[in-house]
Amino acid sequence: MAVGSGFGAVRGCLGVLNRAFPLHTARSVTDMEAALQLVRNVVPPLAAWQHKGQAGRIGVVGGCPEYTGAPYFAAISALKVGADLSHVFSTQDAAPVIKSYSPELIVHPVLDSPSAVQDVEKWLPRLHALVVGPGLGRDDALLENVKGILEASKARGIPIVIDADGLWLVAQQPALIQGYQKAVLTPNHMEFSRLAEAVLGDALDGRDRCRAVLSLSRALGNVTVVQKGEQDVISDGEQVLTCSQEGSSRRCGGQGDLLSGSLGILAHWALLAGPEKTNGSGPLLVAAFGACALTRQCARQAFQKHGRATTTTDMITELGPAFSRLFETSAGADGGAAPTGELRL
Ligand SMILES: NC(=O)C1=CN([C@@H]2O[C@H](COP(=O)(O)OP(=O)(O)OC[C@H]3O[C@@H](n4cnc5c(N)ncnc54)[C@H](O)[C@@H]3O)[C@@H](O)[C@H]2O)[C@@H](O)CC1
Ligand SMILES: Nc1ncnc2c1ncn2[C@@H]1O[C@H](COP(=O)(O)OP(=O)(O)OP(=O)(O)O)[C@@H](O)[C@H]1O
Ligand SMILES: [Mg+2]
Repeated sequence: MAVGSGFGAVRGCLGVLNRAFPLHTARSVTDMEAALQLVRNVVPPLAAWQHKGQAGRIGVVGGCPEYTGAPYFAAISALKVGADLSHVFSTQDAAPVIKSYSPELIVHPVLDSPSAVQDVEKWLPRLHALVVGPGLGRDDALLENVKGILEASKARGIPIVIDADGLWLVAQQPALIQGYQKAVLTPNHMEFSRLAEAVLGDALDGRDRCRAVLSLSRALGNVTVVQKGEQDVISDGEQVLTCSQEGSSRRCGGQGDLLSGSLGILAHWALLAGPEKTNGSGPLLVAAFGACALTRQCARQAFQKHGRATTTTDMITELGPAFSRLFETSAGADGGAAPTGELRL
């Protein structure tokens, strides 16, 4: 089936799987249920043989005096999706504030220290994925430290989700993640324009979003890009997915942080599961689709209860029920399911 009208025809993730992309070699995966099933395939079972940490240890790099909510939202979301441990690396001032929101987070007050890179680096062997940027701010000294953390994480092959002010840094220096295929960028409208301007010399405003996201991903050397919006558009430079799971019309701050934290743990699970579980689609593409669908489902459920008063905290309360609804089929919810070898350390 030709997509003569471009991806304008791709609505609601409903439709035909793997349609040929006419101008590029990319394919469009648009079947919602099929995409959700790929996510289910990578979710590890809950089983008695697992030890603490095995389901995932995530680090969030962010949190400064202005923004303490964003790193909290990201880190608690990773935990509530199923990570066992969630760390936050923030500035010294922000750390006690973030700790006060939750006893479940491990908060390191290191980001503005002269030894920030070494302080974070020593934790990297114990982390399965990093989420860089929520509530980071744009202070030059902090960003310089984050540059070093990114380099150290890349050298270890750690999956990195880059969001918010992490994307500000990448827009200044795209070479930081150029060609690093374990990176996922999660720009909102504004962040996408800045990145496209920096990388392609054109903000691509008003262009076909699927083509724009595909172009940015390719220009960055197949880094996965998630452009959030009325529909979320996701590409790894090979395929394009759109996610229009029903969400809500509330646009309160923090929803993107919920998405990036959820994506941190899903990215780890998807890479661990490998491409055989994702039917040939890129594991990070599938993880990103999962995080988008989950965020939107949380928004929908929270809005049904709270309407106009909905805030991100209400969405976080919905993470468990929304996850079950989308991803835990009767087979997946079976705690006694046989362990898969890949999940053992
Ligand atoms: N409670 C908190 O601590 C929160 C902190 N946040 C942090 O705040 C910092 C700045 O993040 P911003 O997202 O404001 O980034 P920017 O400073 O790049 O601002 C983005 C701007 O784009 C606008 N925008 C968004 N979608 C748009 C669209 N479709 N069309 C036109 N304009 C659009 C927004 O209103 C915002 O003013 C980051 O560190 C971020 O993580 C946010 O995550 C929100 C919650
Ligand atoms: N117009 C919209 N309709 C429905 N859902 C939307 C819309 N815009 C964004 N979303 C959803 O909201 C979530 C967050 O996207 P948003 O663009 O608000 O991120 P953000 O600006 O980075 O948020 P944050 O305030 O956390 O920084 C995503 O899951 C996205 O799908
Ligand atoms: Mg954001």
